[in-house]
Amino acid sequence: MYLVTAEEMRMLDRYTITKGGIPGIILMEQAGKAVAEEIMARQPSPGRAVILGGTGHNGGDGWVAARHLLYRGWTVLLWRLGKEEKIVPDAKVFYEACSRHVPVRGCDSTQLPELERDLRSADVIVDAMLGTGAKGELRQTVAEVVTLVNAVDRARVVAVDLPTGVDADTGAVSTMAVKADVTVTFQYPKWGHYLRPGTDFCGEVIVREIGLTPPSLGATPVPRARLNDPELWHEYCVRRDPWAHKGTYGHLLVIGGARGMLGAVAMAGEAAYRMGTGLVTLTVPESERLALAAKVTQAMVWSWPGDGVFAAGSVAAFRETPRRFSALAVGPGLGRFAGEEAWMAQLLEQADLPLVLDADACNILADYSGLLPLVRARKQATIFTPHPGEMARLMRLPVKGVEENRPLVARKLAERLQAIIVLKGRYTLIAFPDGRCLLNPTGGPALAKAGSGDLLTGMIGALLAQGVPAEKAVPMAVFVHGRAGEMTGMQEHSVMVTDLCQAIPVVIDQLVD
Ligand SMILES: NC(=O)C1=CN([C@@H]2O[C@H](COP(=O)(O)OP(=O)(O)OC[C@H]3O[C@@H](n4cnc5c(N)ncnc54)[C@H](OP(=O)(O)O)[C@@H]3O)[C@@H](O)[C@H]2O)[C@H](O)CC1
Ligand SMILES: [K+]
Repeated sequence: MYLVTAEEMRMLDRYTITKGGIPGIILMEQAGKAVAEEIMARQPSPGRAVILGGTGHNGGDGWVAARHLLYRGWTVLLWRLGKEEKIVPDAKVFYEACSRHVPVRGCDSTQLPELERDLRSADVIVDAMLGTGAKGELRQTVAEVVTLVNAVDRARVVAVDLPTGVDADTGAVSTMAVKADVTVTFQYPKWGHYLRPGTDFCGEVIVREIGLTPPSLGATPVPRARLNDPELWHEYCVRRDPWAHKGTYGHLLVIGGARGMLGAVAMAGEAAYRMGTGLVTLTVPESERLALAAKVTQAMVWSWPGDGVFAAGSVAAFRETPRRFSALAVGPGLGRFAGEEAWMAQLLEQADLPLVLDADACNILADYSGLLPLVRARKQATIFTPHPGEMARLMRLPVKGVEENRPLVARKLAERLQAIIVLKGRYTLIAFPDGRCLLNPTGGPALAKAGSGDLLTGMIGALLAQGVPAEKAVPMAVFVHGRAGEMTGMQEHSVMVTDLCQAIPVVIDQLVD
């Protein structure tokens, strides 16, 4: 499913009307009817609904919803924000249809006490004040009405398309926003439904089709972003070949594990096996070899010179003792060490394999800009998996600057490095060098624990090692990782990363045909 900006939505709407031959009023009817249906699905017996309608098309959807509720026996109390003469033509049709049965009151500051009484008596409040056409800070009356709506406890608040006050593209809330229980949006979700703080105001987001011409039938623009959906990579969720042997499913090399951080490589290795890799080798500094060998059972251990951390030049082992790997993951518990710049440069030049860079591998690249051309020059896929702090270092921005502009910064870095960027977070973003972007809907608070990133690194590496192309491997691993987090359900407080690892097979089993 596409994820769109307000402008993309407007253009697809335009395309449907002008080239697809569907009058806008039909789209509005579908949108408003969907809102009414969602309300009635949650409250089947007729109740009392307050409809707050603006003068734009969002308001139009609200008047349509009001009409359908009215026909089904609901008591509807209609309030208009803005002057009647400003109502847009399509919305005017439904506004007038409603006014034939029920009076519509115009809301100005003098009427707020009366509106407040209506709101307090309502079962449902429909916020159809502003949608994708909102610009800048809320004007005073709208802001006052938002405050009143948010003070009501009893009613279910249903936002039409977006809660008033939430920016469709950035999720920004400039002054305040309606706190909705449900948001019914149309055709495609908007970025603002998934970006903070807007996402916290949406409640449950329901996406309803309204009959826009799809890009597959020529509608333009083709949105650049999508939700990460299994249909994008499902062809790689297949049963294993009965004649397979351990060499059939690739060999992943994981490099990391400085003293005190062996758990990170061990977890990445375990996750890689859980994701189906045939062989996993873990490489740690020589001083840590025995400790790691005692800790892991399945993975092979290979050590490079180093006491506590890798020694400068230790990466030479990679060329001097060639082994056949099919993918490389660098970073889990890697730490920082003397000679790291040259070490990383050598690795980037020599590792002609799909490569995942996580944790301190990202930090090393952030600190030595001279390494970046080596990343760009790579022939095989490069994947960075930064959390917002690592992303901030890579982009030389404060963390706030990253978090407030997640899609923008992820895309910029992907383009700059010609790499796939996995910007971790509640909704992890995957940005590709060509500007495409995926937002991952799975996940949850269980993943907010040390080790969860190591798991993801191992999972991505695992699929790369099996020969899954990077543009499929990354979204598949991110999705499965998130779903594994969801599967721990009510144990989100106490879940251990090993539990997440154990949930991987269950998730895979559900995905495999
Ligand atoms: N496929 C579609 O896109 C469909 C969308 N529908 C619905 O339409 C809205 C978008 O409608 P639009 O008319 O473009 O915009 P809005 O209704 O969201 O907002 C415009 C009105 O809001 C006023 N406004 C703007 N900014 C503010 C503000 N900061 N404070 C107060 N008021 C504001 C603006 O006033 P002006 O004086 O500037 O004109 C307008 O009155 C979309 O979200 C969907 O719900 C269709 O119905 C179905 C197809
Ligand atoms: K709205």
